Amino acid sequence: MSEGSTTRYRIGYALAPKKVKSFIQPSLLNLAKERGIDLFPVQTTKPLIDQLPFDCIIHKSSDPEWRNQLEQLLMQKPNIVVIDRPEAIERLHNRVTMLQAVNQLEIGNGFSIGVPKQVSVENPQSLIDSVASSGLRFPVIVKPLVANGTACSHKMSLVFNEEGLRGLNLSQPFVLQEFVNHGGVIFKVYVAGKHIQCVKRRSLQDISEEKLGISENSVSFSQISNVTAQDHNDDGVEKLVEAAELPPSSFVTEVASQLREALKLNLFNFDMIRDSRVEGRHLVIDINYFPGYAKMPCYETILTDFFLDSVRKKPSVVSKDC
Ligand SMILES: Nc1ncnc2c1ncn2[C@@H]1O[C@H](COP(=O)(O)OP(=O)(O)OP(=O)(O)O)[C@@H](O)[C@H]1O
Ligand SMILES: O=P(O)(O)O[C@H]1[C@H](OP(=O)(O)O)[C@@H](OP(=O)(O)O)[C@@H](O)[C@@H](O)[C@@H]1OP(=O)(O)O
Ligand SMILES: [Mg+2]
Ligand SMILES: [Mg+2]
Repeated sequence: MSEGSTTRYRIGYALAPKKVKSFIQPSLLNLAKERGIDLFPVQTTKPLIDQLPFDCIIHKSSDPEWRNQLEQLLMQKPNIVVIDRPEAIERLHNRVTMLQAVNQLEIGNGFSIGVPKQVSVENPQSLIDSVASSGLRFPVIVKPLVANGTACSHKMSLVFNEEGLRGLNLSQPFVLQEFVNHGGVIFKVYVAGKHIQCVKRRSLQDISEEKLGISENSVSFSQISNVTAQDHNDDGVEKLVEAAELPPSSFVTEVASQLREALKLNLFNFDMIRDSRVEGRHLVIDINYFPGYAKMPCYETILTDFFLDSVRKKPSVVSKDC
């Protein structure tokens, strides 16, 4: 907020209680307030139009009624900044469509970006044939096709061989994604508009050819890279994460900026791994809408800067002090 300006902005948030608890912390409310932004909870059960005025609305709600409300509002009040458009968010709710934009990115200077080889399987009965016909190589990770925020959507299996596939009890469509050795650390890149921050997180460990031959058939796991979902007693992995080198920030920024443009989204993070097979090659394995920003160092400043960017970019709003 420029010195002496008395303009105040109203931002409404429509978030699940768990998200309000983790994201709308007093430290964020206070810093935003100091800089001219007042954050208000939106009642998703009451007509949105009756809760105006808002300069901007941020949301992460899978309630179908909420989506209708939002679409109504967008038609009646095109000036209100909605972060982000439901149709753009929808793309991230499917583990095939979420990654499609990655292959369109144009990255140079000795770096390249892609996605692991993967195939979606609608009918579990055709599982073995799908692997054979797609040329996928073991190990593979079996991920629910739908990534809609439920606990189920994070339940995965690392499968070492065909026996492991046969042993799975699959009842929903899923994606078989090739496991790629990447040094046991993932790079989680948080994006809030033009603000980007890359952090390191624990990951599945590399799998040698020898291990492939003697391991169990499959291993189940869930949210292995999410610090809030993991304990910290495995020092070995922590040391590996600490020792890992972040990719150059110019590369990370370029990928994040192009991805933001391609996805037409402002609030997301993506998981990127270094492809141990090819120097300079990185793979995007997951993209998440409105992730756990509060785990980011200085999240209050980053998000407040983003909020100000967003409301100031609105079609001209006459400042009260002019
Ligand atoms: N293709 C892959 N190759 C190697 N490791 C992978 C691959 N896909 C996933 N992983 C590992 O499994 C973890 C979970 O995968 P993914 O991020 O797709 O799941 P998620 O449930 O969407 O996670 P999040 O909590 O980030 O939303 C990754 O953080 C990484 O450690
Ligand atoms: O809240 P958390 O800190 O666990 O944030 C996680 C977030 O949970 P929440 O949005 O329901 O809170 C997850 O959302 P859904 O996919 O389940 O919708 C997903 O975005 C994870 O990637 C986030 O973890 P992070 O990527 O930041 O490590
Ligand atoms: Mg992930
Ligand atoms: Mg995810």
